Amino acid sequence: MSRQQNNINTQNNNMQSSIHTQPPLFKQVCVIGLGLIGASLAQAIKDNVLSERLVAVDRHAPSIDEAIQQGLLDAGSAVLSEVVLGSDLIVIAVPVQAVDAVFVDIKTAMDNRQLADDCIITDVCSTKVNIIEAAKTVFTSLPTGFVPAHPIAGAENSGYHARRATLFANHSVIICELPTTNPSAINRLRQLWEVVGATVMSMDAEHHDAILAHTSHLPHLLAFNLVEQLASHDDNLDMFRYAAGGFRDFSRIAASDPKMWHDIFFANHSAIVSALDEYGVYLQTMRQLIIDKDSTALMGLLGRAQAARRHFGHMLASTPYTDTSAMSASYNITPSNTVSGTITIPGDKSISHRSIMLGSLATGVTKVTGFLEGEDALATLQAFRDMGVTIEGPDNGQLTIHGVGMNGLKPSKTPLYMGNSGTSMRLLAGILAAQSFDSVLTGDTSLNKRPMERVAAPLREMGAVIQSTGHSGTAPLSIIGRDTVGQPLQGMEYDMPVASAQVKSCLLLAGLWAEGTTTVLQPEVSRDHTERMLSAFGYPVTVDGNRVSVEGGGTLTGGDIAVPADISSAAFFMVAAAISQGSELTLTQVGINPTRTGIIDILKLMNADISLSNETDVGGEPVADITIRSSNLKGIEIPEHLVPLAIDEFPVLFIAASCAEGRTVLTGAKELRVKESDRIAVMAEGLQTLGIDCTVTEDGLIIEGKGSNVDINEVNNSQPVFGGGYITSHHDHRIAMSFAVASLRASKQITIEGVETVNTSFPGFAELANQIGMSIKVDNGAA
Ligand SMILES: O=C(O)C1=C[C@@H](OP(=O)(O)O)[C@@H](O)[C@H](O)C1
Ligand SMILES: C=C(OP(=O)(O)O)C(=O)O
Repeated sequence: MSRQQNNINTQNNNMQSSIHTQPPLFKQVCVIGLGLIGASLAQAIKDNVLSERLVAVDRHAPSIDEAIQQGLLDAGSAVLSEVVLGSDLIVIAVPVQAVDAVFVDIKTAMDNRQLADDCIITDVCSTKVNIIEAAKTVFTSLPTGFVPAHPIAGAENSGYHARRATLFANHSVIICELPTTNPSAINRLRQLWEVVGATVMSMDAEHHDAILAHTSHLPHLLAFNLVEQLASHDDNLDMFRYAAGGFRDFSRIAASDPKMWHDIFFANHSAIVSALDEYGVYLQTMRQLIIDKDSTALMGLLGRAQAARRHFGHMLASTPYTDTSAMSASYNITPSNTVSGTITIPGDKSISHRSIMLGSLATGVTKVTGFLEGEDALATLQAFRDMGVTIEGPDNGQLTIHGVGMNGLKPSKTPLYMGNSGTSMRLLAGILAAQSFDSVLTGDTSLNKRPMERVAAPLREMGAVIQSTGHSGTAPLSIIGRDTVGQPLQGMEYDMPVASAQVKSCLLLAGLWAEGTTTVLQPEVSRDHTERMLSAFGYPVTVDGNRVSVEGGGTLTGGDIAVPADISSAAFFMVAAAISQGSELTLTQVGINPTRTGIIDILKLMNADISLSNETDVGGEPVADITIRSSNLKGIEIPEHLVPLAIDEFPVLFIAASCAEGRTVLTGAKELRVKESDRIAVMAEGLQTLGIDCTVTEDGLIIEGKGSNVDINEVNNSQPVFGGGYITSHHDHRIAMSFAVASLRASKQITIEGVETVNTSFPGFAELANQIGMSIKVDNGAA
């Protein structure tokens, strides 16, 4: 053992402690096993200066030698007792079935005093129950520093050379908190994992093993099995030679370490066998569907699986339905002067949401065209799929919804994830409050901060049992089903404190199942798509000025819905044409429902040149082509009754106001503070960055316009009103798009950060903007 003797204390640790003001978390960390996980953790500890000394134990002497030579380790050995003393953290990173022997070595090397003396013993194994059992057998009583853990990270490459300090970044580490463990040991270990980039969560050992059996052990087993199956064919060479990408993807993990997986399969045998049995049942079902040529059922199964795969990915990441690699996307915009052309804007978001909801609850089939394939509407779509509704598409804006009737929804197996979408969450709260089953509604970080008591409180008055379980009247929403409550909702008359179409729609939708009449009184008119679509589906709605009522107990009949272009999305291009020199833009077949046309009214009051043509009615909603040309805008006091009719358009109206001559004053718009961001504060911040003088008030904004009264179309008179700069959108889609429009009157480049949420309402915005003459470069910020 002379080599190991030599290895002890042979290397000075080149610590970079000068860059850290805090002392390292540990005095000495001892990593047992320099495989991929052990070596990666050692490297991460070294790189992050988390320990004064780092030692390791591994039977493979060359790895120890190399690690010492490379300065990773201060010492190492094949014999644990030669290096472990003095460690305040021992990390066991050996195959599961070797852990017992390591426990014995630790017990032999360290006396009880050393073990009790602040030493944390942890592991990185993929099974937990057997590790805890092994520890109980070896140590008479479990050491207080024993913290079983499992970093859910790995790669098919194994061994010391495959190590990466970043292996754990953005991965989860599960810690099993035992009643015997000292809380400070848990905290210190948690800190270590967080510093190396992991997210730590607690779980009990049995639950951990059952979950991992399904999510990790079963897939590995299947991958090994499929490769074995193909390899045993006589024509296996051809099989592998012509193997398609699917085989490559599926079998990737079969390149993992066989010894490790052998141990795991035995260590977690009962959970794995039950996961495998369940898998067998599903496999048989699919086999039978193919034998029976049951196309509908097979499509249903494949569609559900495809959607669930996407959904769970986002749900786990708690992000909107954007590609998560694009989470730090930005726009780099070069100023341009003019826009022109004839374009089609994507479908209306509000109507798209409602088409899914009412189509699902109707009897018969509903065919939708022009559906907005933006993340918000897709969140609604996914929620109804989760509740058992078969929805084909979206395919180029087309959907076929196989309605399940008023009482046909089924409980979702998981919380319903609403992403970034307030409309989805609030309207669904009304529908779910009336269902027989319990539900949970959750959303992304932004949505989980928005007020939900505005719907929960009136729903409670109708007899709903609903709780906003977030910090302050916010989501997640927990809803108890009527089967448990024992009686249906009761109709009521509700005097709404805010003019919110979401609150109104939530209550009217709940009212469809309530006993008696549900009446909502709105302080101002708000968008009436719910009322219109209910009528189109044959459900009587009584509208008397600002009073809207439904009787419970009716039914909906499916039909065709043509979703018009979204006037809220069109607004960006309307302002773009209005503020820029020599512009003329036509936006085709935009919805001009009078409860949405506040943007047209306000721009006209500001002297904009807007005309409508080809006015028709599509499925109960009026539409028209909108043409807008550049004009000299002037500042105005925005009439308060127009606020709910242009509620989503104010961010871009603030851009118009900045280009107008004179002051624009907005009041009565407190609601803007509780959208995807505080749109008053965030817009003011951005405007000030770009050199606009504006004053934030409690319920609005005062903007000093920088336009002049000289014809905008005269050369030299289309002066820039904005400077350039760096804008943060606070991940609010409408803020991002509004500042993009500002580039038409900017003197320098504008960079807008956090634009990935544009996909919630306006997929393809940048491409369309570039098509009409703007110059937006999208940086997806993918790592
Ligand atoms: O009902 C709807 O589809 C919507 C209503 C509005 O919200 P409020 O009801 O909160 O005003 C609007 O801001 C939102 O984008 C869509
Ligand atoms: C406020 C908006 O949507 P929601 O409330 O559905 O998130 C919006 O699209 O501007």
